[in-house]
Amino acid sequence: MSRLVVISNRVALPKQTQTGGLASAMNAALQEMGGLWFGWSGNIAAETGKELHEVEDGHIAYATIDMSKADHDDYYSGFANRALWPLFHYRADLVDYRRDHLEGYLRVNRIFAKRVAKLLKKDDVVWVHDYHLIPLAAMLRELGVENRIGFFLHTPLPAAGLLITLPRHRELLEPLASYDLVGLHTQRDLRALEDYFLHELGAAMRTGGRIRAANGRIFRAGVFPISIDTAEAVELAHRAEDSGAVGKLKASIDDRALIIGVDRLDYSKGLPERFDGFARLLRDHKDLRGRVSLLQIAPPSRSDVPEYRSLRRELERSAGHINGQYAEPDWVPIRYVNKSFGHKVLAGYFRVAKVGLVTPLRDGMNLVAKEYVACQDPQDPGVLVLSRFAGAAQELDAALLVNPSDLDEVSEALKRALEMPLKERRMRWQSMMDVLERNDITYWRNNFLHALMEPPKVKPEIYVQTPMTAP
Ligand SMILES: O=P(O)(O)OC[C@H]1O[C@H](O[C@H]2O[C@H](CO)[C@@H](O)[C@H](O)[C@H]2O)[C@H](O)[C@@H](O)[C@@H]1O
Ligand SMILES: O=c1ccn([C@@H]2O[C@H](COP(=O)(O)OP(=O)(O)O)[C@@H](O)[C@H]2O)c(=O)[nH]1
Repeated sequence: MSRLVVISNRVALPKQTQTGGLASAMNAALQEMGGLWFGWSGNIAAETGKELHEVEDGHIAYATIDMSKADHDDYYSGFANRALWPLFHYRADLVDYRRDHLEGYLRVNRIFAKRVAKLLKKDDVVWVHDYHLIPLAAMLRELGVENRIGFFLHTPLPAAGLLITLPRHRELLEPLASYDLVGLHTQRDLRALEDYFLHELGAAMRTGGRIRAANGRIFRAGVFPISIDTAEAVELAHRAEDSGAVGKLKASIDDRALIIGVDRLDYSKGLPERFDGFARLLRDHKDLRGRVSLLQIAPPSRSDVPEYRSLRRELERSAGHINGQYAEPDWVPIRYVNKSFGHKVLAGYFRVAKVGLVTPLRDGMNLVAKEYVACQDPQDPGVLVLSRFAGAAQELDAALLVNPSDLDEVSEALKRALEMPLKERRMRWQSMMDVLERNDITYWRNNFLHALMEPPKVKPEIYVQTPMTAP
């Protein structure tokens, strides 16, 4: 059997608490099957990629490299998180494109390629992840790597009209054709990719069979909605019922209802709007004051990027303002916590909460929405209030779907969730749980890898007609 080699910027090294969906998901995906996971160590050093840190844990081997401060600033905090991240989340207003950031991005990708190429064996199947590493396959091909290489984009992909606003977008996106398979979370993302390739890059699309382009570069793209280790989440939540952390939380909320939100502190997650939506609920329903609290867990993320720092200040102000307006000596409306928790504790918190409030303005998938559902007590499940603009809304359509910018809609959905009869809660929960039991992380991984290894004969293919520019 071939070895799986996963390459991503973020790696969930053993015994580290990770607060990101990619790390959670790939950790779960590799646990059962094993393989090699290559990426950034999370550490800054004098030079990027000088040393290879190798660790083994069970049947997963980890190989990571440190990054220099300058490379980290240009590649990660710069081009990846100040140009691509906002653009891919439809925030063209926040895009801060700089040529030196792009150069740094390409430089780090080249270092990744050189390091990985040396580790690869002939039959390895390579799976590259996310917007940090778009040009990696093209660079590996230049180094003579002929293995099957797949790519998965964990963020949304915006419409072509937005993609073309990025300077040198062709140079960045055309190399996607060097992958054998590109995976996206939703049909909307796939349509955006097809549209961009067909109308901006002059590619042509065919159905059925394998088609070779004149330049020999062919790739396929498909929808593979990522998921969670559903069975493990169920088990964790069940066991957490008697844990100390959950006991403390329960005692502190007494007989009040708890609404929970868990997100990295990121502007894509719609946190200011969420606080305002909750405040609208309190404004419009006096009877709920003192009877419901919002617990918002928001570990800081990407703090080197100015927008993330200003978001933090904004949320501190907003939580303070709302609490000042509505709090009583024995009740605080918003419990705002800026630290991260392990999956065990979160599973218990999700089970205690009557409502899961997941309202990103845009999100590739949002695993928290799926985790909240999986962690519910089947006899007395809570209700998920979910943004229409999270990839998860495509599958979890039995949630109460909202537009996160419509504060009245969010407030009404919260009221409805808090008052929902048991029968309706069970029906909605079961319908979502059926999805999560069918499409769990193992299904997602196998589905993608199967498609990567054995290209289906009847799926649409995109092939690029124009010659590619080397990045
Ligand atoms: O690595 P960081 O910069 O700390 O950020 C954490 C991760 O954030 C993003 O996660 C995405 O992947 C999830 C799983 O597919 C998905 O559910 C979510 O909607 C996305 O936002 C990012 O794409 C990852 O690369 C980061 O590691
Ligand atoms: O304190 C925290 C906050 C979040 N998470 C995990 O981080 C992931 C977040 O993934 P999601 O897809 O919701 O969003 P992302 O952060 O990747 O954009 C989920 O598995 C969460 O359980 C965690 O382990 N501890």
